Amino acid sequence: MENNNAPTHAAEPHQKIDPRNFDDILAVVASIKEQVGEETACAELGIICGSGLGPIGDAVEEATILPYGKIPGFPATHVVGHKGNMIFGKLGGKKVVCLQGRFHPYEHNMDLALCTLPVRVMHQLGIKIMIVSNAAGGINTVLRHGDLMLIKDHIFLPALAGFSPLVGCNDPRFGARFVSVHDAYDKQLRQLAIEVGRKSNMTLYEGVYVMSGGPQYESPAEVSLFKTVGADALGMSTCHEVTVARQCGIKVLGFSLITNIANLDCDASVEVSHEEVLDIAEQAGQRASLFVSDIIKELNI
Ligand SMILES: O=P(O)(O)O[C@@H]1C[C@H](O)[C@@H](CO)O1
Ligand code: HPA
Repeated sequence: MENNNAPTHAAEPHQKIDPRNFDDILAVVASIKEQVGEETACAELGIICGSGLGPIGDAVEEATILPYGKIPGFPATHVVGHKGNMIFGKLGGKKVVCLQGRFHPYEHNMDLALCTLPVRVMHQLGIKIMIVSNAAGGINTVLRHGDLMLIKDHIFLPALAGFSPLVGCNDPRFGARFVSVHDAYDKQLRQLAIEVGRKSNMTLYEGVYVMSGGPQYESPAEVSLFKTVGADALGMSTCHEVTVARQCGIKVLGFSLITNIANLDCDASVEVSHEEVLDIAEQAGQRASLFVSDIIKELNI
């Protein structure tokens, strides 16, 4: 999709931004360019680090860091493990913009347009490919703590109940009103990830990610429901970002880092906690981040 919308004015730091307003997005982009410089701000690859892939942000070379607090319209991130920085620089020879921290719908009253503002901003910064990651509970019994699952498709549960970032009037400059997500997770990018995984002895599962609204973890009966409908791992993010990326033509590669095993038995005393999620994410995140960096080196953008 062509991206030739030249921003006219920069938003003021505390200006109110409407994430559904295309001109407001351009004003946010102009503010970012004003702060870090036009050349630095332009990127070909966007990365959203979920819990676990934060080390990727730390590996960015020639990094320029812009805290979310300085970006008009960006709310604060409240979830531990999400630093709240937009990082510009180079990774694997590519110009990247990396989001160390995401906006979860449960933090922002299910305002999915607000939570996907960074994706629309990254699109205007020029990205063609987006890599997304999340921490997730494993449903498929082959999955173990610390495993990496390549996302091949998703079940965007909130959207099925009307909570989609695309709800509301649509400015055609964002993309089509009706968006096809049959190929949300790009097949060629998935094949590349599998090849790189083979070369680096990284066990990589391919599966379906289901997003629930959160922030409560799922009951055993809910896990059982998700298993029945074909989900392999479950979490509380990602699908809204991927949906908006597809609307504006960005190709997506997605990973779930399995931080816990979702419990199907209400008589078993298995308690999941965000501390456990962060603990496993920290243990496995470094290796997962190195693997994703290896994929980036091989990307043809
Ligand atoms: O941003 P992600 O999806 O990695 O964060 C996961 C989902 C919840 O926000 C939280 C639960 O522990 O971690
Ligand atoms: N459920 C929802 N979100 C999660 C989980 C989970 O089991 N693990 C990490 N994020």
